[in-house]
Amino acid sequence: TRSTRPQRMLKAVQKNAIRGNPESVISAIDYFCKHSEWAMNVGDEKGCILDSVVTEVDPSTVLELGTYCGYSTVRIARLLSPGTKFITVEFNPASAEVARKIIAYAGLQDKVTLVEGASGDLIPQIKKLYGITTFDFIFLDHWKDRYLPDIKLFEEYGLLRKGSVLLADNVICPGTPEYLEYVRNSPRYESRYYPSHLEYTKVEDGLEKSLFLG
Ligand SMILES: O=C(NCCCCc1cc2cnccc2s1)c1cc(-c2ccc(F)cc2)cc(O)c1O
Ligand SMILES: [Mg+2]
Repeated sequence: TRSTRPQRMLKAVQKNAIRGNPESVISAIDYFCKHSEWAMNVGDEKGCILDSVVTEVDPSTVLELGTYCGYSTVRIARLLSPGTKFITVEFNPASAEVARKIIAYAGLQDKVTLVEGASGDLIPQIKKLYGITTFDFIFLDHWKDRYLPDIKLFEEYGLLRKGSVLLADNVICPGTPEYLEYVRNSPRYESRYYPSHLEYTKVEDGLEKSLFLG
């Protein structure tokens, strides 16, 4: 049967990247998406903003919702200090399978715990399952209508601490209006918008960074 886009992306990584070299894996995926097939990775432009926020926070605990093929997972994991706990969650088993291979090709498999499941089911169990108390950094890149209910779950289950940073992809395209309204109007968050573009296009998009104030 016909291969899937994630499988073709994996082939491009295996063909064009150097095993154990995260930068070459990132470049190979960006090249594939610019010259062969668009795919919903955070991309190079928003990826640089992601890099700068991760570097600034230098987190000890990280959660990513929306692994997809592992592009942002590799971008984040390559910047983390040794001993950082990094959990990434993917709903689609086929995507998760490709992501495991791309993360391993980059040599970062020991830095990442990839979990398959839906955020709403997983968030209430994270403390028990993974021995996490709070997350220093959370990257939201999953179902856009889950950003708001899930940030409320983070609050409800005590997964945020004073100073936790949440970074949300796609707040313009496809858009997360209810989430934006919440973090921009809640006295418990300090939010800032980073204008950019939808990955590999000229369409307006951006990232919203929100600092939890406790
Ligand atoms: O849907 C997007 N990402 C989410 C995939 C949902 C899978 C998961 C659900 C789930 C639930 N719980 C835990 C983990 C997970 S992973 C997405 C879409 C576009 C896009 C697509 C077409 C278009 F014309 C313009 C933009 C761009 C993006 O950057 C995206 O991120
Ligand atoms: Mg996205």
